[in-house]
Amino acid sequence: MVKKKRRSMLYIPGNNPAMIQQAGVYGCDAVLLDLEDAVALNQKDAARILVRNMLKTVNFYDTEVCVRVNNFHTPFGLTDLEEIVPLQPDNIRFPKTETVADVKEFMKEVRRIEKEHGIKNPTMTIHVMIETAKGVANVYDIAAADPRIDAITIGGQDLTADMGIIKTPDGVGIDYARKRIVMAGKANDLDVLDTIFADVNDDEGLREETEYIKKIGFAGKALINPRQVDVVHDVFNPTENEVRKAYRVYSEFIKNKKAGIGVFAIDGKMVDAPVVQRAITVLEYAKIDLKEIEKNAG
Ligand SMILES: CC(C)(COP(=O)(O)OP(=O)(O)OC[C@H]1O[C@@H](n2cnc3c(N)ncnc32)[C@H](O)[C@@H]1OP(=O)(O)O)[C@@H](O)C(=O)NCCC(=O)NCCSC(=O)C[C@@](O)(CC(=O)O)C(=O)O
Ligand SMILES: [Mg+2]
Repeated sequence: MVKKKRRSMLYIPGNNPAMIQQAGVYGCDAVLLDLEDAVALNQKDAARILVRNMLKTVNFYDTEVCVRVNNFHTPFGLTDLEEIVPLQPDNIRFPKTETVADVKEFMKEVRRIEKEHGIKNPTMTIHVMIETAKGVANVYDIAAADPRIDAITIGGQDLTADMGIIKTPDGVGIDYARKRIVMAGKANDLDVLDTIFADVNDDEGLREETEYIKKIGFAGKALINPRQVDVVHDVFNPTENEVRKAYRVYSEFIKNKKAGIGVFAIDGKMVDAPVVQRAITVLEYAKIDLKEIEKNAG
């Protein structure tokens, strides 16, 4: 089985039936059906009902489906959970997480609702969003707060607002937070996902930002418009040359392992465990099944 990547997660406002209906055909890896900031206060109930009904009826094909609920410090958070948890979307995204206590309170309700609905082996995972200075300060503990958390993400719009700064195209104001969140996520084996890029007409800016966040360790990015999907995939997809090299490294690794050799050279360059691990990551993004390489390596 090839591990599924989340290069692109497209936000869709939860009160827009036409957009949700199309969710499975945009070509993104995941959709984020939003009950939070994309939805006006007087639309919250309508959005919740719509998303609940769409989860029951829409064919999302192989697109991962995540629902972003409202925070518990709003009048909507608990009702969102009561309606959405029983339907077990692939994941629930918990915004503006600031403390371990927030996660514990949230997960207590999730587990209570699952129990009440007789859901014995829940598959739904949790994405925590870090969007305030307090959340950034506590991120190492938050990332480790519950085993069902499988991704952590930064909300750059809210974070800059909380910090009282302008969000500039070079991202300098959120750079420390991005890197701290990456380390907290990696330390707990989580997917680390980046914030949105707000200018849907600036492909070059989107490309530059995506190249940067890929370099510092993010696994993918949230998007707000289907026109952003191709640029982000193009950045995250390895080049043909990278795939060829990774294939060769992994294949040689399997052959050497069988001969009891842990470190070897390809074209004069040392290959050891970290080099193999990086090759595996490239092959995962290229959706190449490692089992096939293992078989071919004899
Ligand atoms: C930005 C814009 C208004 C531009 O409108 P435009 O009209 O110029 O778009 P066009 O390109 O002309 O649309 C062409 C065709 O695509 C369709 N289409 C457009 N967008 C689509 C879409 N998202 N999903 C499906 N379909 C879509 C459209 O319906 C049309 O279809 P059709 O008529 O059939 O041709 C529009 O995209 C939009 O509303 N985006 C979603 C915004 C949103 O969700 N915000 C909340 C999440 S962020 C946040 O909360 C901050 C955060 O929390 C986040 C974090 O970082 O994680 C933090 O703190 O940072
Ligand atoms: Mg936000």
